[in-house]
Amino acid sequence: MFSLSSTVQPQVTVPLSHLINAFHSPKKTPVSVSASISQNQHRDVVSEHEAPTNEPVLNLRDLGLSELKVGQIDQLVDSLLPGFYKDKNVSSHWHTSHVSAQSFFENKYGCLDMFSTLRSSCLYRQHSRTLKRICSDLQYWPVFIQSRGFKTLKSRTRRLQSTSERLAETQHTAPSFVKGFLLRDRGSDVESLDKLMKTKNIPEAHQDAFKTGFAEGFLKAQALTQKTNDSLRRTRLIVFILLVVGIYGLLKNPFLSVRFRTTTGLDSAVDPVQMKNVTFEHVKGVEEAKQELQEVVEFLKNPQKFTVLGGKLPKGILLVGPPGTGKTLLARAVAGEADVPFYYASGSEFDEMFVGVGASRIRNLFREAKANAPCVIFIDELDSVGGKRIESPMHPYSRQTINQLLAEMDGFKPNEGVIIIGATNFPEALDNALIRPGRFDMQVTVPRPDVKGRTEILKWYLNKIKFDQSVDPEIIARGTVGFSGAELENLVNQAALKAAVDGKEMVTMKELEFSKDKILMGPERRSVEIDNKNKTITAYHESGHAIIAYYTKDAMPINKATIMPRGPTLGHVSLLPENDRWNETRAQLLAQMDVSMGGRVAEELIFGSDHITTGASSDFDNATKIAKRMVTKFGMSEKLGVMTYSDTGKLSPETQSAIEQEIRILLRDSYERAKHILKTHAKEHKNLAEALLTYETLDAKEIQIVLEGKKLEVR
Ligand SMILES: Nc1ncnc2c1ncn2[C@@H]1O[C@H](COP(=O)(O)OP(=O)(O)OP(=O)(O)O)[C@@H](O)[C@H]1O
Ligand SMILES: [Zn+2]
Repeated sequence: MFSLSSTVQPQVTVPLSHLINAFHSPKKTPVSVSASISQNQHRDVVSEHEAPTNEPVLNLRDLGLSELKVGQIDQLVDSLLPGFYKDKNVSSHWHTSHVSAQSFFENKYGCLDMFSTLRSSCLYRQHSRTLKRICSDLQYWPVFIQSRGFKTLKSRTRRLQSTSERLAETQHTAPSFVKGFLLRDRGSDVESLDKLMKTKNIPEAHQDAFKTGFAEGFLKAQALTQKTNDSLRRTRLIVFILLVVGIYGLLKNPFLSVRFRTTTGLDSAVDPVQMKNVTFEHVKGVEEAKQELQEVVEFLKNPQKFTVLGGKLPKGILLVGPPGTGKTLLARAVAGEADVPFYYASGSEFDEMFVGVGASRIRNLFREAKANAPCVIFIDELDSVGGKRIESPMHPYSRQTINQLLAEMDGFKPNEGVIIIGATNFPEALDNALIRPGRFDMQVTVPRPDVKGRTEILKWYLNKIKFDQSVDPEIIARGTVGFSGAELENLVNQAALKAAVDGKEMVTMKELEFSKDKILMGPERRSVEIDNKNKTITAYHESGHAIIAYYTKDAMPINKATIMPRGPTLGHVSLLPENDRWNETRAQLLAQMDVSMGGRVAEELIFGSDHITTGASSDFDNATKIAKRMVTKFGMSEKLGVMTYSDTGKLSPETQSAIEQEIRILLRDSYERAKHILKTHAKEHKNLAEALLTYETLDAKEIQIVLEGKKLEVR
């Protein structure tokens, strides 16, 4: 009645015809060849009682016979196979083998094998000769029908033999309405479609078109469903991958992981560290601090002893001092001495940009500590968590963190056995609420070590390396005023490295001096090529400083003179105070100024006033500073009297000029004194300069030998 190939795409011919046929009523006389034949083909999906109805089980559409006119095929088959249609039993048998053979061929070659269909059937077995003839007659018909792309659909529909299979299949692939369509009794489907056509009053002529439309819709829906399923699966996969990557990123990214861990409760407090190996023995040069902390150790060892007497020990101890002076070391030693757990936290760890993170970390830390009392909680850089509660865009949640800290400190009794030790370099920056009694109410100062302390620290760290017996830690200690424990440790370490680089077996004074100068003035610049003229100027300049220092009564003793460039300098003379100077006399200050002037005076005397250099600028800076402080701070000027002048910019012009004049006089006098000494000791000056040009560096003893006019031993 209608040509499928003319209404649908050639590739959809096969499945579409199947469907079309499926909608045809079995009772109806075939309206088209393809339709009538395929009715039987669909018996594999229809219920048993319908199976033996009538018509051949061959889909002529599949065989490329769709162009046959109605009735032609019937006539053909009838003439070739008389009584075939009446043979009910045959069809079901051959039909099954037809399906499997065909799907095998199909799977292998991707197209339908019409002849195998015929051959495999009992039709072929019974009437082989007749069939061969038909086949030769049919040669001009299209034999192979490309059916790739529909195998799945076909095989699925064909394989739906048992109800259970149907269920399994349809559950996976077909959308619900298709499932319904496939599972329902085919008879009722057909009936309902017919009914539908009747109720809609679809004229006979349009009924096939209606069915085709229906079938097309069905196929499109199925293709769409398949597509949707695929994309759904893809989306699920992508979502899963994104989820995995997201969680991984969350944990790895420090920025996000903080938030993630704290909000999920994974962010537990720091683990305690047993500090048995660190004791007060390891902390040198801070005797007073150690003494004060000794009672805390006693308390931690035996809290009951203190409670019996009703005494209250501070909950919090604040260690105040410059960086590297051993505050952390002391806190560890407290825990180590008492043999209790030590919880370390740095204030900056609580300084989070997320609301509540810092506070929750404080909570975690205290919860852990309380569960393990007696113990020590050490909060380094306390100022970064306990700074004054100001509204700062840099630390938006600092208020919460510090409030939490205060709450936690109030939250346990003084004798519970938890001691909080905080360390800071800026006690003045701390919030007042934090340093009131009941919180960090005990302050222990940890200052930079004095010469005795430095000697102890140097000895302690020297004992950890191999050093020569000639090493005198005190000399190094004297030359390292203002060094912290950490810097002294570094000095010894650098000396050991230098000795190793130079292939020495032991560390000598030379390496220690070397590393001291390196820390103080920067590394040597051995690669710098300095011409002889400049070297000579430097040698005389430095010798000038050394001569003044040597011949001035109140000047500091000389330690070393060198013309080896280091950092920004071309050479230098180092002086050593015998002791740390707590106070300086007027004579000492003037001597310092004179020594500073020595460099320029030497240049002027030796090379003439036209050849003085810029090398003396830092010397003048130094001398001017001393003179200014003498006049404005120390009350050491007769003219200006015992008065301090802090902000000289706000003073009257007269006073300002008076101060300036006094400074000028002090400097000029100093210059003259230096000139006098150098003129007097011109010979020694020359000898020393030449020795420096020869040896580059001279230590205190060598300088003395040269100045005494003796010959230096050849090194
Ligand atoms: N008095 C000291 N005795 C022995 N070693 C010290 C001393 N002071 C510092 N050190 C050494 O320096 C290292 C650093 O010192 P520490 O961390 O204790 O200083 P800090 O005062 O806590 O510094 P910061 O204020 O920068 O935290 C110590 O581990 C130790 O090796
Ligand atoms: Zn100088």
